Amino acid sequence: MALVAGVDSSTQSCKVVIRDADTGELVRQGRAAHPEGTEVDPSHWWAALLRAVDEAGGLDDVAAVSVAGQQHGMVCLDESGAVVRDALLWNDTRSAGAAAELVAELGGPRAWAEAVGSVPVASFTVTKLRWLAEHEPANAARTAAVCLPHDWLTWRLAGALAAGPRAAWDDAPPPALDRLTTDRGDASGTGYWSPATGAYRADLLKAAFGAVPLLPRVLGPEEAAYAGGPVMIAAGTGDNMAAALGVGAGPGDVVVSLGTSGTAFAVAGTPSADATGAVAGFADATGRFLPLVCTLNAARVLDAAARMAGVGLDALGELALQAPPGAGGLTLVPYLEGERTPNRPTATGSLHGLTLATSTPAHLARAAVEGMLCGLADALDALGTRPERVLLIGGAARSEAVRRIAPAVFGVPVTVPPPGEYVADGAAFQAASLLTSPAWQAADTAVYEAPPVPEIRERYARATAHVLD
Ligand SMILES: Nc1ncnc2c1ncn2[C@@H]1O[C@H](COP(=O)(O)OP(=O)(O)O)[C@@H](O)[C@H]1O
Ligand SMILES: O=C(CO)[C@@H](O)[C@H](O)COP(=O)(O)O
Repeated sequence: MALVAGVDSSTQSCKVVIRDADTGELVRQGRAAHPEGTEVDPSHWWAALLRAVDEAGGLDDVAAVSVAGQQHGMVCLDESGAVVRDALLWNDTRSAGAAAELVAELGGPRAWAEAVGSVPVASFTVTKLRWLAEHEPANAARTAAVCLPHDWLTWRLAGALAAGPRAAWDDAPPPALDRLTTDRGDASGTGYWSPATGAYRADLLKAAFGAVPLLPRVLGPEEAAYAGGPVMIAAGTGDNMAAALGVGAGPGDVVVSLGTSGTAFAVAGTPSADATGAVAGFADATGRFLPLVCTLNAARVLDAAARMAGVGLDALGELALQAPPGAGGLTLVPYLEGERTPNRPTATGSLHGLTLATSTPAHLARAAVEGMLCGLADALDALGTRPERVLLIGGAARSEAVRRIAPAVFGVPVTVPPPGEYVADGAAFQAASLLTSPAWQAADTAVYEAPPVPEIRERYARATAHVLD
């Protein structure tokens, strides 16, 4: 029995699953937390990956591994391979002004959508590089290579595996800079790689950053990043692309993921170019495309509401189900970290419709769940497809209240696979594909239905016009 490992290095934590390459059976798993914040020293990701791998029983008996990671994060390396500054993450909005500058300089949103499939907002790596050039010129000048979180971890892992046993991994030197690799999926979130042509747009990077640092080689879906040792390393990919693999998303499916970010995405056969900027025209991890809408505010909205109500997440869910659909008119606009879709980087959250009757923990809990889901309902609309199935995954999909309220807000039934680590599973599937033609059985799903309550979204749409920046 060959084993494979999948890693999900996402915003809040690192998760590792070890599965049977042929059957997909889960054999072992581990996880470790990441630090808070929107800028993070990548060494914390490496330390968390090692802790999660150790908790999962190590990689000694594993034949292939793949790393999926949070998209877009800017990891700058100097000539020696050292990290130049803390990585700026996808949810760091300081480059919103740089994004607006870049859009104007190229001639508007349509020019960007046509060039790279997406209109850059603060999340995109290219805007972070412009911010660096403007605000930290010494760090920009030291930057010899730029890569993404999954690229950096893949490269560190290659160095560790080359160093030998686990005891030698912690500080194992990484390979040379020119051994950095990425994949189509993650490259498509940089803003300087085109999913339509499959090539870097060095001209756009030069215009944004003033120079063209070394960029990772973009691997094809079934290419290995590192082979030759006892453990092969697959290309890896962005976390949403891995989730699509992990749930076995196919044509007709839309996946809604409720992690730190809220995302809605579909597998497509052709590249997309949405000049409104709502839909990012990403590539996927299979050679196809992954149009995706992303909000900055999902699972953490529930964390915040639980804090405000002074209860845990389970109790928050129970409270939410005690209040009536629509929360008696109480409406939460959950722009707690600013917002990306719509592009409101400096917005804050707001609570509307308070009355004596709705001033209860139960109404607050319901309004938090409904507000989070309204952002995703807008995302589903923006995708513009009529899905045959809406699959609900991510940390907040563990909440029974979320699963039961989602169909009322979305206006369609929602299909929920069992709670699991679908990003790590997708990475493990990619690793297995280096060894065999895996045909893992899809997990059993539960379908949640509820009568649509259109007033929830109508009130939410009115409320979003009245938030403070
Ligand atoms: N039972 C639950 N109810 C609601 N939210 C939950 C539950 N379990 C986990 N979460 C939330 O899920 C989030 C983490 O989800 P995850 O998909 O792992 O995030 P990420 O991939 O962005 O790191 C946390 O904010 C956590 O509070
Ligand atoms: O920026 C995006 C997608 O464009 C985010 O979806 C990140 O990829 C982070 O994902 P999570 O940590 O929320 O899974």
